[in-house]
Amino acid sequence: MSVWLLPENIADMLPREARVIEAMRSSFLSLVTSHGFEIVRPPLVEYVDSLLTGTGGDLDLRTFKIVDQVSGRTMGIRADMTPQVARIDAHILNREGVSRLCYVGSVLHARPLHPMASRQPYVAGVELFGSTSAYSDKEVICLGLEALRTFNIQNIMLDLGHTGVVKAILDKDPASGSVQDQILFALSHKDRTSIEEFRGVLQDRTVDALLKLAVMFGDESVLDKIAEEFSDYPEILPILDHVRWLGRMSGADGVSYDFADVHGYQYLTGVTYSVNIPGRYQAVLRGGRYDDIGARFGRRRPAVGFTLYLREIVAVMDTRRPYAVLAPINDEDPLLNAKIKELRSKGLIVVQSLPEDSIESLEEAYRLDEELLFVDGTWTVTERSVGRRI
Ligand SMILES: N[C@@H](Cc1c[nH]c[nH+]1)C(=O)O
Repeated sequence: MSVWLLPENIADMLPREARVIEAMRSSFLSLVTSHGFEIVRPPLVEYVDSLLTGTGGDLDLRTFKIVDQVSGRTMGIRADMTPQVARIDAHILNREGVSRLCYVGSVLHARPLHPMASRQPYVAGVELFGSTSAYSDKEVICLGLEALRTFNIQNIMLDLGHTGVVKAILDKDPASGSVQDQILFALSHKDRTSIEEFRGVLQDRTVDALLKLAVMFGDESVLDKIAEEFSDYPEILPILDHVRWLGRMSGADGVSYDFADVHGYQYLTGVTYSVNIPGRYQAVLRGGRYDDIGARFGRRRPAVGFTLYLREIVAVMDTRRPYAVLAPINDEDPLLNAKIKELRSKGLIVVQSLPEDSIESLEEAYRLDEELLFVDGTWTVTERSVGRRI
């Protein structure tokens, strides 16, 4: 095996991807900081005790574990930044009231989210702590969609759900506690056969409700059908009203509701949402409300946030080579150097060609349609005659 081969689902970020990711990182940060979100940079590794406390078994399985040679304790490489940011809010900043935090960085997955997905996603997200208001859900969802629009993603279809619907059904059945994870798994895969197998363990009414819920998804009209079909679970009604309102306020081009598939990690406790785009297997945006994550640390803070998977988004973006102007090198020519400086300050890429440069290699990186020529006593950007030697 070649020594330079990389592990499965791990890949270099080559110039085109890295360039676009960097542009996305900075436009994301300028958008969310303009909404009052402060940047934090949690560490790559932490003791698993703090990294995974309050999260579900799914995140545990996805986390790479290593032994810390200094303390002998087990550390985890972050698979998700949300719990880290929640730790910062609850125990480091320790603020009263609302705090708005944002982040960008790499996470590492022991198992990919999808067979085709990278095991080193590059993520960007926001987390809003300290508010249970419906407006905080709305603020975060709208901001997530606005971020996608700044990346030129058109026709955004939002998937909305809420963990409270399944919870209302399961809470009424004392036997559900021990099989909850299996039920959630079967539900999210719309696996009616596996749900049916719980008959006998769970009450018939619970199994019937779950079977019904598994096939009830779609546009806003499904909310009325659920309200009708689940009339013996009245606690569902305010949840349906809340997600209906969120769907309408979100500004998405289309909204689909599904309460069987909670779109994200198991720590979510309220509204859940995700955005998928055609041609990608994994959601490009995932998020929701997770009010309980800090409870086991002794500080429960209401929380809501979203995470964008930037490498998934780059895959559908226009990554064409940028324009660049070709220029000669001449240290003795102040006019030339002043002109180059001026062009660069306007945001243009100016490449000064070295003797070893080859036009073919340069053109792999840039669209070199123009060059800087000395015409009538001034350095002028001129159309480059194709094939001209440097
Ligand atoms: N970090 C979660 C999404 C999320 C952010 N905040 C709440 N949930 C994920 O990657 O799926």
